[in-house]
Amino acid sequence: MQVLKFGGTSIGSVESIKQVIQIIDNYRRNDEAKNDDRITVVFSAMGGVTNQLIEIGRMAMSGETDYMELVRRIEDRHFNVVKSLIPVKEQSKVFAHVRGIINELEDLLRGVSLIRELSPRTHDLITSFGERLSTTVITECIKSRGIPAQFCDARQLIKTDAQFGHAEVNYQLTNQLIKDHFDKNTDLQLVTGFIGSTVKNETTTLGRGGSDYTASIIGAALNATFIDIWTDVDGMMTADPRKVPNAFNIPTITYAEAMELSHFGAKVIYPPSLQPAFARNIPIRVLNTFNASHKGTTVSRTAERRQYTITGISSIDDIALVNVQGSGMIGVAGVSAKLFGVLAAHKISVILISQASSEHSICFAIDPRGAEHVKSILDAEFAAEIEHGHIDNIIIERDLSVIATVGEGMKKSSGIAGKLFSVLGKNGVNIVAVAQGSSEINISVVINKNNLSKALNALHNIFFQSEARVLNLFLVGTGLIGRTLLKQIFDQSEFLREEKLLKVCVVGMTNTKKMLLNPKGISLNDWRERLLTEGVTTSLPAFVDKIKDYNLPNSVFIDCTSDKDIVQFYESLLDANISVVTPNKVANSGPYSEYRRLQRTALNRGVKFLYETNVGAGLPIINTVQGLLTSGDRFLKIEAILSGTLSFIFNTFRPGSSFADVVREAKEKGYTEPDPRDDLSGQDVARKILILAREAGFPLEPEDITITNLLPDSCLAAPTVPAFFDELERNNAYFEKLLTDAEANGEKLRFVASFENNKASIGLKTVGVDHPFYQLTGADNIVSFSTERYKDRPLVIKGPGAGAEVTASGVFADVVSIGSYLA
Ligand SMILES: NC(=O)c1ccc[n+]([C@@H]2O[C@H](COP(=O)([O-])OP(=O)(O)OC[C@H]3O[C@@H](n4cnc5c(N)ncnc54)[C@H](O)[C@@H]3O)[C@@H](O)[C@H]2O)c1
Ligand SMILES: N[C@@H](CCO)C(=O)O
Ligand code: NA
Repeated sequence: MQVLKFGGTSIGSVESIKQVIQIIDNYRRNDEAKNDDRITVVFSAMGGVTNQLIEIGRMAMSGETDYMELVRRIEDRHFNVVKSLIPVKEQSKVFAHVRGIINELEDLLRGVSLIRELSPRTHDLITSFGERLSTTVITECIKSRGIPAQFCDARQLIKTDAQFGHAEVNYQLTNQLIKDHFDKNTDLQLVTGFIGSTVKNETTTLGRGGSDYTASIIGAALNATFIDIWTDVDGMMTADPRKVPNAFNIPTITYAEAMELSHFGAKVIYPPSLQPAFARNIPIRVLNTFNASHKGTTVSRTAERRQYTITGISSIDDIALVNVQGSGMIGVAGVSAKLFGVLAAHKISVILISQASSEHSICFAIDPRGAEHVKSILDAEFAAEIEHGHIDNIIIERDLSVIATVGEGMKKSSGIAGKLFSVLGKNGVNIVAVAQGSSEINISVVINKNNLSKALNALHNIFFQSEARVLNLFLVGTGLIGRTLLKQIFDQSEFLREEKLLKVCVVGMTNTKKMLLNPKGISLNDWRERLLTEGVTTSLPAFVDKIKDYNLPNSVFIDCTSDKDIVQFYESLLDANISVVTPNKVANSGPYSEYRRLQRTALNRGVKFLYETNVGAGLPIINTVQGLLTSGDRFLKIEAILSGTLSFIFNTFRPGSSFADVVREAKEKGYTEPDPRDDLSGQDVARKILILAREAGFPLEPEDITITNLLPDSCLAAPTVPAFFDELERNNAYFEKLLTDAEANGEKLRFVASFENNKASIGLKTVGVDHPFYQLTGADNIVSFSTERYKDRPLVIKGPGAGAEVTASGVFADVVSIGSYLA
């Protein structure tokens, strides 16, 4: 025997009922072919009807007469199925049948309306009409197709006590009645779900998950090979797909896991109602009526070997935490008995309990709607203890959620809790309370509700590793570096996803005019048009607010501007557990205290502040310095050429040519700062040597750097960039003289930065042929580090130190390294 059950959505419309009949027919054909198994089918009420019946009952009781209108609607829905799915000549008989059932309901409602009383018993009788109507109509549809089928009223089979609303089944009697019935009746049995009756034949209902329960009871009594629960989703998923878009189907799951997951809000099945089937080890398949070829989820005693240590993540979105604490609880037996005793007496369900071994406090989670009530109960119960100071005031915390990670694979497997807490920590999710059952298949954490989505997604991303980890990027500045970075991300995204399991998602971008945000990721092949057409008016505070509002896991803020104002946002971003990556040197070259504060904030928050491209663009200079310092090396001297622009200029400028043109060329090649005066004035180099010295462990301030200026004052004073170029033209002779003087001595011009004995200086120098900087070409940078370990021969890093591609790739590498860190 196989037992099938179709829920309310599966039989919610004519179209879906057609689909259901098709599915039933497929089973029959398969069974006939195999010639072995029978099937029986349990139905819920048509979607929404049970709730309507409850409302109708309430209206009748309170004397509202328009309940008849709702009864008509229910009747019409069933008539409509008959009209659509049964041949015309057979319809009148079925109409009469349905009418008869509706008449019975109307009589009952008239009674309720007259005496203005609705007992639980009558309530159950009223709600029983939903299943009785749906099953009657579907039975007729199936019979009209020539299939020998029989309507089966479960009230004849399932015998219960008289707890109306959630009746207890008398299994001994019920099992016997079911066996007898199925022995005698060999036609296809179509059974009303949800309802039963007492020995006095009063109608009862089976409570939550009622029709699943019916299927489970019948399946267990007949020792079914399978129970198939047909619903409107592809089985159980690793998480609620409305909250975690990456959630996916779980092919097999154990009863215990299903129980734990469903307790936490996964509404697909309600495992307690499947208990009779569990007890007999009957596998339950959860299948989708609207996607019938999908394999769904099989729930059974053992699950197949899995790829992942956890099976699913689930949550209760809104809970309150009650905290009972006080010195009078330490070592005192009976406090928790008293506490939970009084809660039980008031029928208060406790979702989670946690007590630290100090015994100083017990906290437990409850439905927030009952929080005030619980507080008043406990205040009364512990009045004496509170008065004597043995117990502090009872505190309720609200706006919390519980997340449960569930899986048999967690049993006796270490590192899972570590991973869980670490990923939540790195994402700035504070953990308010924790509970792990000794079954070890559920670790539950209580967190603030506003972090729920972020936490669920971050956990899902880390535990279901074959899925790529997601980095959510927010980019400010779509100039040369910003747009080159976007292009590189676009070109590389497939490789990263396939080979590095990293999904780099640009969620937000802004220039000075417009911002564009899309939590699912902005498509990078046409971002420019989208920013232009779909972008909205922007400002830095508004953009930063959006980032914080989204509260996405693994968020990274990328500043590709040279803006001075933007850096004031870094700290609050880091503080909100958002990593910051930037080629912008402003933040690291201001007061030392600010530089330190950013470093500290990132460290404390467990996020990253990365700026490899602050010095030498993509050349691995900052990382090298950090590596040497952390491994215990000491810096003795740094000597460097740190301006790609100035390198290029002094390698390109020839006597007789225009110096201004060479600077223009450097700008066109993307080497210069947005304002090239920053390069020529030495400002850019000053920032870089300052940053290098700081990275090397020396707390330098900007004013500690001696700058020997290269530019004539008139150039520096030029009010605009074009005016600056004009001034350069006028001063051509000055630059030519610098060059010819050097060349007369067989030397070259080099703008050199050096740091030694706590002092940094920068300025134009001439270097002879035997100087290591003499051979530098193009826009190359060179840095030479003399350290305790690299004393005799310095460590030298050399290569292109400016330009769009190399800089963007350095920024990109920083971003990707955050992906690895978060893994
Ligand atoms: N070009 C290089 O070789 C190189 C190398 C290393 C570091 N950098 C650094 O990279 C950064 C960007 O350089 P670039 O060459 O791309 O300059 P760019 O002028 O081409 O781009 C900067 C962009 O940022 C925008 N912007 C400025 N303030 C903004 C704000 N508040 N909000 C939004 N957008 C804003 C500007 O409109 C411009 O489009 C600079 O800090 C520079 O020092 C550049
Ligand atoms: N303008 C800078 C870019 C690298 O920071 C340079 O010329 O070196
Ligand atoms: Na670098």
